[in-house]
Amino acid sequence: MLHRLKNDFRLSIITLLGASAVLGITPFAVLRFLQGNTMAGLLDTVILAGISFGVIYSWLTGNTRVGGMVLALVACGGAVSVGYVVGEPGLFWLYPCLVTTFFLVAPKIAIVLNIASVLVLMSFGEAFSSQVQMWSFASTAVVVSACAYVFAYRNKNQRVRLEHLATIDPLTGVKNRRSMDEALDLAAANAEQTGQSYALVLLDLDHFKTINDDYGHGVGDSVLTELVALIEHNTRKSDQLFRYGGEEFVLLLPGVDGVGLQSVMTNLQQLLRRRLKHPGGAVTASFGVALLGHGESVASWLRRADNALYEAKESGRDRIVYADALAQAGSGAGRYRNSRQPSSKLAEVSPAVNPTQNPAAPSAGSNASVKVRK
Ligand SMILES: Nc1nc2c(ncn2[C@@H]2O[C@H](COP(=O)(O)OP(=O)(O)OP(=O)(O)O)[C@@H](O)[C@H]2O)c(=O)[nH]1
Repeated sequence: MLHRLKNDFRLSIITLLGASAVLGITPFAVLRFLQGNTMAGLLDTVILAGISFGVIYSWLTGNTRVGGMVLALVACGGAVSVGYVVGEPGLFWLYPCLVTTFFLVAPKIAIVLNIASVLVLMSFGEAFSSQVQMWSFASTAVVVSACAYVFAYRNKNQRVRLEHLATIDPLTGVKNRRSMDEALDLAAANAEQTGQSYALVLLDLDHFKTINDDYGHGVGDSVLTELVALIEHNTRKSDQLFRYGGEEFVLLLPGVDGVGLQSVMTNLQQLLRRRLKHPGGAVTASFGVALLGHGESVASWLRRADNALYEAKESGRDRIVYADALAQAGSGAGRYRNSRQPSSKLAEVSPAVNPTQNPAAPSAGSNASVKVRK
C-alpha cells in the first residue's frame, strides 16, 4: 500500500484529498442534520459518498484518471450545490475545489470545470448578497485558479524531469537498472497471474575495455549508443531494453517460446556481428538467456541468466548460452514445467565460427546445437 502511494503521484493526491474531504465534510454533514437542515445534510452525504467512491475505485482498479475525474466532478458539483443550498457560507468550499482540480485532472479539463463551476454559481445569483460580492468572488476565483494552474504545471514538469533522470540512462537513452528492477517485478507478477512467458537476455559486449583503451572513451560511447539503436530498431515494441551497467544490457522479451527464443537470439547475434563496428572491425557480444520459471523469483531468474552469461564468456565469448533446455521444452506449453534448471546445468547453443572472422563458416543459427553443461 505504501509502495503504491510512493510510486503513484495521482493516487497519493486522490487519497490525500479524499481523506481530507471526508474529515472536513463529515462534521458539517452531522451538524446540518442536527440543525434540521436535512437538504444540506443529504447533500453533504452524497458528496462524501461520491468522493469515497472515487478513492476506492482508484485503489481497486488503478485507473486514477477516471478516479480523479470522479473526485473533481463530485467536488466542484458538490461545492456549487452547497453554495446554492446554504448560501454565502457555502461559497468558501469552492476555493479548495478550484485548486485541487488541477491535481486531479488534466489542466484543460480543470480550467473548464473551474469556469463552469463559477459561472453556474453566478447564474444562481441568490448565493450572493450583492453584485459587488459576486464579482469579487469571480475575480478571486480566477486568481486562485491561475495560481493553482501555474503551481500544478511546474510541479508536473519537475516530476516528469525527475522521473526521467531517475529512470533513464543518460548516454544511451534506454531505461536504467532501477527501471529494470520494476519491470522484472511486474513481469514476474504478470506471469503468475496470466501465464505469460518471459525471457530475460543478459548481453555483454566482448573486450569492450580494449575498444576504450585503443580508440578512446568517445568511440566506446558511440559503440554503446549504436548497440542500443540496433537492438531497438530490430526488436518488437513490447520488448524492453535496459542498461544493466557499463557495457552490459538486459533485454526483456515477453511472449516467446523456446523455438521463437532461439530464432530471436540467433538473429540478434548475427545482426550485431554484421552491423556493430568500431574503427578496428566488428564488435561481438556474449549472451546469457533464461526463461522465467513457474513461481520463480526475479533474483533467481537474473542469477540464472547471469550464470549463463558467465558461461558464454568463459567458453570463448561471442556466443549464446541458455539457462533452460529449450530443445527439450520445445514449445511454450511445457516450458514452465520443464524448463527450470538448476543454475549449474546450462544448455548452451554453441556459436559457429564468427562469420566476420571466417565468412565461409556456417551461421550460428543454422548450426545451433544444444548441449548441457554439468
Ligand atoms: N566508453 C565507455 N566505457 C564504459 C562505460 N561504462 C563502462 N565502460 C568501460 O567498459 C569496460 C568494461 O571492461 P570489462 O568489464 O573488463 O569487460 P570487457 O573488456 O568487455 O571484457 P569481457 O566482458 O570479459 O569481454 C571498462 O573499461 C569500463 O571503463 C561507458 O559508459 N562508456
